[in-house]
Amino acid sequence: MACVTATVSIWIAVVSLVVLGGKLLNWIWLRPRRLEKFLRKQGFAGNSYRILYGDLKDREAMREQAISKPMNFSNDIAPRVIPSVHHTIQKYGKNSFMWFGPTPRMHIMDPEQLKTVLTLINDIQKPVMYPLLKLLTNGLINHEGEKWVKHRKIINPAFHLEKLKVMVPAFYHSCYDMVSKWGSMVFENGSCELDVMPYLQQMAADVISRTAFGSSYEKGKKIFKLQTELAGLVNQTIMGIFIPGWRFVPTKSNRKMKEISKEITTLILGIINEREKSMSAGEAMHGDLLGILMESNLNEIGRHGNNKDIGMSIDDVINECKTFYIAGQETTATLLTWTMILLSSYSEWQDRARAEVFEIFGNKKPDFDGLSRLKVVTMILNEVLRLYSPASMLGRRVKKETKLGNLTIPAGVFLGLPITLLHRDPELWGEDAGEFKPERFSKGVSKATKNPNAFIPFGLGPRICIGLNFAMIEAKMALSIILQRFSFELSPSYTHAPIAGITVHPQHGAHIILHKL
Ligand code: HEM
Repeated sequence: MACVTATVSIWIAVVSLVVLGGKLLNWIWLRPRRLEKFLRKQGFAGNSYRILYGDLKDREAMREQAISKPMNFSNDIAPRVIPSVHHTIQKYGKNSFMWFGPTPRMHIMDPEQLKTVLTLINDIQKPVMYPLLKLLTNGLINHEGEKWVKHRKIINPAFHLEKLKVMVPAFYHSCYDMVSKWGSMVFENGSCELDVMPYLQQMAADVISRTAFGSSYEKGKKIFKLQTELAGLVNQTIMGIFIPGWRFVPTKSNRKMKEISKEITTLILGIINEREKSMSAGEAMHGDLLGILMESNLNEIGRHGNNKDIGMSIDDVINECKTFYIAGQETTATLLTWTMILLSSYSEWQDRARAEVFEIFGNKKPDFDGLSRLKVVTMILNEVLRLYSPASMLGRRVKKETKLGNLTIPAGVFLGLPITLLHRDPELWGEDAGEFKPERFSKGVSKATKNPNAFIPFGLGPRICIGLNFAMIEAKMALSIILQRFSFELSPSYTHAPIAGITVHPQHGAHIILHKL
């Protein structure tokens, strides 16, 4: 009997090994080869599949090489920011693919196909997020399906223009604090030199703390500090060798990450509890993002006969608050950083922008209506977003076989939308695509390019950036206040070295000389 049991066990083990082996073979060899054949048949070209790694080693080597030295001051940043994508498209053309390990990523450069990709949000979804990143953000930005629909519906009202209008004094406050600091750093000769990037980052964080948490702004600041510390640890871990399940091992770093994450959650929960108390005591609603979101959530629950399952849970609300920092801080800060760098180099545009700001506001506080009338400033911001889009690529994964015009995209492949290349494609923007020419936006986006879907700094379709208006108001406010007080030029110590991290930012900072007006 014992002998029969042992034989059966051995057979089970052998069959399991064969099944597992078959799956592994399929994953690292048969499936990639099948997909490669399929893509080539559709007219896409790329390197042949190399087992397990694909193009990953080349990609890393190209990145290291590209960022090893600065570049001349030029807007031709793609070879430095997305070197392997740039190289692949140069070598194989727009219809090309790269290997992310055993999965191919197709490049989508055609604006109409791109629109379809960003519109079919159920069949083509966001890439699966590295689990540790969920400690930093597990909100609207990475939700899918019904959960995304529900959250987007509840959060949308917080970003309506009439709500943002009420937040304008908060924007002003944070921007004013920053320029006051700059003012106090100016020497007797009326000038000073500084790296403006950390100041703009701090200001953008401050804006989120004020607009998200209102009167609990100080707690908001603490939350941001903790988020930054956590992001550093998460980044360090992700850059190391990937070992599945490592995040559950109680190492010093893993324990620290959990500790910080818990502290952030406790702080946000504290603010939410205070709000719930004041809301049930019938106190006036707060005009900040958290207050509006909680009100919208209650309305949604109310509309469904007080069914709490319909709205967002407390955990959801906490995660969405974290998302505001992750999605809205660095993006806006880098937009402003590049704007200052470019206006330093193109002083005629700096003069035109300042003239407009003085014409509309004089020396007064910028207000919402005035900000909406800034035409030259808007053209400049659009041109900066075109040439130095904070997001260099958008990524997607195909969940279900999908038709893109006459192309068939098989399930399981990744899609890459290289914004940095799309925004400077001469076929879409004209021969001067690489030049800084804000006047191309003088008649709006639709007249600046042959196809408006070619301008996607905030994405496109249903998942377009929810903070678009928020970011533009903030950037206009900050720029107006800076232009009212200072003129600026690039410092000789500035080195042009755009690099893609979370956003496309200057690798060695933004050293600028400020002159008090
Ligand atoms: C210049 C500033 C900004 C830029 C360039 C930017 C860019 C983007 C882009 C490209 C996407 C789409 C990503 C994709 O489709 O894969 C996105 C989504 C998002 N952004 Fe922004 N963003 C900015 C500011 C903000 C701000 C200020 C906030 C909030 C306070 C914010 C919150 C979000 C959220 C929550 C999403 C996800 C929307 C969804 O999936 O429904 N962003 N952003």
